[in-house]
Amino acid sequence: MRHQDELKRSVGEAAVKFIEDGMTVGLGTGSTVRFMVDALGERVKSEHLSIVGVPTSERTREQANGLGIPTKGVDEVDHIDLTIDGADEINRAFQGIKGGGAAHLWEKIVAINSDKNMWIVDSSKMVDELGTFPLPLEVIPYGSQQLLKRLDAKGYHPKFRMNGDQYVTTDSNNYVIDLHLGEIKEPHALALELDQMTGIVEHGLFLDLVNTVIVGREDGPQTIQAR
Ligand SMILES: O=C(CO)[C@H](O)[C@H](O)COP(=O)(O)O
Repeated sequence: MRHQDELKRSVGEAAVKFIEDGMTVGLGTGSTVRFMVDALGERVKSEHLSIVGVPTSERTREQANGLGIPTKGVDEVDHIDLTIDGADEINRAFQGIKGGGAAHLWEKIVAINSDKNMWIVDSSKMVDELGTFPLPLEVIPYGSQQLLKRLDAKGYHPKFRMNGDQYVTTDSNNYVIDLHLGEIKEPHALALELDQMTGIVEHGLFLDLVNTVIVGREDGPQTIQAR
């Protein structure tokens, strides 16, 4: 296993220790979360844990169900105790960029409906300033070429996310535009601006949402209380 994958596995295994019998747990998306869901599947099997998972993507739902973890949609539960998700970048104020896996719309819906949010990352995701990682936008296909032009005019260096010559589509059948910003000096101001642009369903800035971050480091997982 690659070294970075070892770190991802270590934080995935550390995170499932926070899950208690009877909980409703939001299950994020991505390669780090994959390790967490594997470890959760082990616990469900060996400890007969009674939990319900709320997946943030079809990929995660399929993995969880394959491991015997029961799942429900976000509208089928009355609350979510804890959501465990990955992130693409986290700055010193614990603001994050998500959406590298094109799942940030469902991830944000699950996150804002959760009592607590935990992010699990390898140490490469911890940054001084957000923006080196391209900022994902989930956009409605109708009018998206015009939206791209408007974003370009603002100097945001937008690019459709492609898979060969096909547009990448989300679980809600939308497109993804990535903004190549280089740096994001004022995340809240940018979030507000993007929230107000017609055609953008959701952006990947996750601000003031996370409570706990587990960082995979050489000497073991480090758990940080963000707020
Ligand atoms: O936001 C996400 C998916 O939309 C992921 O959580 C994020 O991209 C991190 O993924 P990985 O653990 O594979 O690095």
